[in-house]
Amino acid sequence: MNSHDMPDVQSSHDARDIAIDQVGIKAIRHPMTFLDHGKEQSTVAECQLTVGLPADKKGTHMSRFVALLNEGPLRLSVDSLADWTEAMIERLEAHSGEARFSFPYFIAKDAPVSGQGAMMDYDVTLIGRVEGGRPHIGLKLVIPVTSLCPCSKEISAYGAHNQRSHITVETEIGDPALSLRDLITAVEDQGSCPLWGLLKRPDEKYITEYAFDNPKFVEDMVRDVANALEGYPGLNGFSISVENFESIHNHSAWAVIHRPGQ
Ligand SMILES: Nc1nc2c(ncn2[C@@H]2O[C@H](COP(=O)(O)OP(=O)(O)OP(=O)(O)O)[C@@H](O)[C@H]2O)c(=O)[nH]1
Repeated sequence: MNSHDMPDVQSSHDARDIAIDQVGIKAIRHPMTFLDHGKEQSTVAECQLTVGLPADKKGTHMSRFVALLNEGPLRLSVDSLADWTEAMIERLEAHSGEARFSFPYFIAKDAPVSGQGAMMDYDVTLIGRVEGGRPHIGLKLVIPVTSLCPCSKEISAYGAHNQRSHITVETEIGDPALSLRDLITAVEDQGSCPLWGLLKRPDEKYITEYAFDNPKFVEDMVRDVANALEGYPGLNGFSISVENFESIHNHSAWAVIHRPGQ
């Protein structure tokens, strides 16, 4: 028996007159090649693929999302995401849709003193949205840094509590020529100290002293990132959140700044 001999429930009429903003699949992992300014990087994306569903339709055709992912090697860039999203909407016979790809993005970094190279991984989510014909490309970055507490340093005879922090930036990309690497560097420089994948003892000494000389609250970091991103070429508004995984509390410290786009 093939599909033609079976009832197509998804295509049947729905009488409730309720449109659905997003329906599709999520938490599906797929091998992906990410192209960043001509450099290819193999990674694994967790995908969330959805379309809008009109009020009169009972269901979307979910198999088609998986079919599209498996049509050929998944190769994406900031530049090509809008086309991929539009192809998805067409395949699903929809009018709007969103394609979200979350993946680890790796940057080779040389340790600050020894110069030894190693990979640093950053959580990146690229979001292609098409609504009313106009594509929007969203970006979410989670960048780990070190933070050292200015209060703890000021009140203590020696030492200061410090911890890993996550700086999360969400923005709409106004210029596909935006370099993820440059943006990540601009943000991670606003912590008490950036992180590296590999540290020899001279590097560890450098980071320990650099962070101690550069104490920052979450408030300091979120303000300094806002300053660094104000007018940053290729961004259309942004939201920043900073979370300190406090080493002296069983809770985090957290701060947020929103700057709406045009
Ligand atoms: N819309 C919808 N589909 C579901 C749901 N649960 C499972 N499905 C999927 O429905 C799919 C089958 O529907 P379609 O994708 O339309 O498959 P098809 O009709 O054989 O293929 P097309 O002719 O391309 O539509 C299967 O992949 C199921 O996994 C659900 O809650 N909603």
